[in-house]
Amino acid sequence: MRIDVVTLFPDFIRQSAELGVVGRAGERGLMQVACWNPRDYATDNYRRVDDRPFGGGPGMLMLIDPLRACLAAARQAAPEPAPVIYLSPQGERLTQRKVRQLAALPRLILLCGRYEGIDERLVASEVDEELSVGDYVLSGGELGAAIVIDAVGRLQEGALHHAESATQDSFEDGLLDCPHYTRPVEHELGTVPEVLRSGDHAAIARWRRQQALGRTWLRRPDLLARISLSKADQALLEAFRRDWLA
Ligand SMILES: c1cc(-c2cnc[nH]2)ccn1
Repeated sequence: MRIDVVTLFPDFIRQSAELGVVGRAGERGLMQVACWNPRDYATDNYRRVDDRPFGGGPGMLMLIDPLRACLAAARQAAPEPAPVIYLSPQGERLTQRKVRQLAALPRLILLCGRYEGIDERLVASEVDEELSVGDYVLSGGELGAAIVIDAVGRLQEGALHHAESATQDSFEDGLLDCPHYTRPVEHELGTVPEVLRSGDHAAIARWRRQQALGRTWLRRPDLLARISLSKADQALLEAFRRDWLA
């Protein structure tokens, strides 16, 4: 997969893409991240990329032409077609389902705004979709882009040491993750649940599924409402609820 990022802060994106799983995906040729700076496409003497908003109001907006030229250069850098995704609070909320859809594409172009945003004519003409990473305002789209790069990068085939860990992550099956434990077995903070040390893999899988169902019920009932539970899941959750409410 190739991701081209239009950003005034390429170093930030490059550094975040060199870390951990995404860095490994890059080293293994599973994912390529390239940055394009609109300032390199500003044609005036001051290399301007922003200007004041018509109608007044605080802050500055990003100009059309440097972004448009920058996007054209990014597009031409590789043959594959790519959706232009603008990271913005006005966008569709990013979910693991959306991450899986994006991870299956050959290429993405991520557009990071700064200041108060981007001239709407550029958005209308060049942007295929807007994505929000949460209902809050950031200083720019770069943190959102880094989140998309990380979430999509770890789903690239071969990026993770143990393929299972991608499928067992939180949200992969619409549920929160179960709790995890490692050594020591006994600690002043508590003891590792017996079932995890039993060697009974079926019982362990059941316990983990029940914990994921129970946690989702307790912490994110909105997620639970979106999925249909099997009879076995319903029984596990009922038992969890009974224990919890006892
Ligand atoms: C994506 C982008 C943003 C954002 C971009 N510029 C200011 N905030 C906020 C949430 N998700």
